[in-house]
Amino acid sequence: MTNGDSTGAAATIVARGLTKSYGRTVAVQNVSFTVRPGTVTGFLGPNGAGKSTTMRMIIGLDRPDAGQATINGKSYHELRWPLREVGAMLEAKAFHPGRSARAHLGSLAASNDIPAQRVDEVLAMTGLTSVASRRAGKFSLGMAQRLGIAAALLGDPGVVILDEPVNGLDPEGIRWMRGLLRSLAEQGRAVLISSHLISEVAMTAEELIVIGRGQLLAQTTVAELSASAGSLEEAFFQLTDSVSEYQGRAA
Ligand SMILES: Nc1ncnc2c1ncn2[C@@H]1O[C@H](COP(=O)(O)OP(=O)(O)OP(=O)(O)O)[C@@H](O)[C@H]1O
Repeated sequence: MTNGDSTGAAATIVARGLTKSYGRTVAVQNVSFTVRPGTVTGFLGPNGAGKSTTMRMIIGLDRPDAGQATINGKSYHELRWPLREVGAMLEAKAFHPGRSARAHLGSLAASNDIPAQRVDEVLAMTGLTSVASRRAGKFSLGMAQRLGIAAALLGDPGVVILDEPVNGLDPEGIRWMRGLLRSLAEQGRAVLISSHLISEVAMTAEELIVIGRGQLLAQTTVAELSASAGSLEEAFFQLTDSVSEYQGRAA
């Protein structure tokens, strides 16, 4: 990390009592956790557990009904240059389809006072240099995913939040993503990645936050969780069994 605001204080995400309902659906209920710098933290839960809603509240896309989320001690809306403190990818295809990858990143850089040369750096980091002039709307899901990551890293942020980052990637892409996540943490960043697959998260994360039906079930480590049952998968199922949205019925 080279720039400004996040280098002095350790970059962290802190959620305190986050709560959000949509109509009668309680999506997130009184969820508190901390994501520390220098770690990859896996945010795990079955479908519909509230992972995306929590992430949206952290980056100011949804307003909590109660509670608060802060990034480096401030709410998202208080950050002077948000992209330079927190990079997020919540939806892979969050760009104008008619624009090239370079133009998309260039306009994000310009509006966040980020030097234009950083665009080429993130294009190279994400392996998109050779397709940078192509219209992003023609990108495959894997390429769109890489463009989303490039945008998230544009401001060299101390905090990185990625919703289902390996979704849609081929095996080579998955391996690349694992390496990238590890190197981001090694550089001292706080990295939060969501998934509903414990096996995937265990490949990169050491810390785990587990939620189900909107409630925090555990903040633990991969090592602790796997020690609590015969296998990591078994431990995860035991934690989430009572809160899975779709439970198979025994015949
Ligand atoms: N905009 C919305 N309007 C109404 N209900 C919503 C909205 N967003 C989420 N929900 C509901 O809130 C609950 C939590 O959804 P959320 O998308 O946060 O879960 P998730 O853990 O990210 O799930 P998945 O792994 O399936 O993406 C679900 O019951 C969902 O249907």
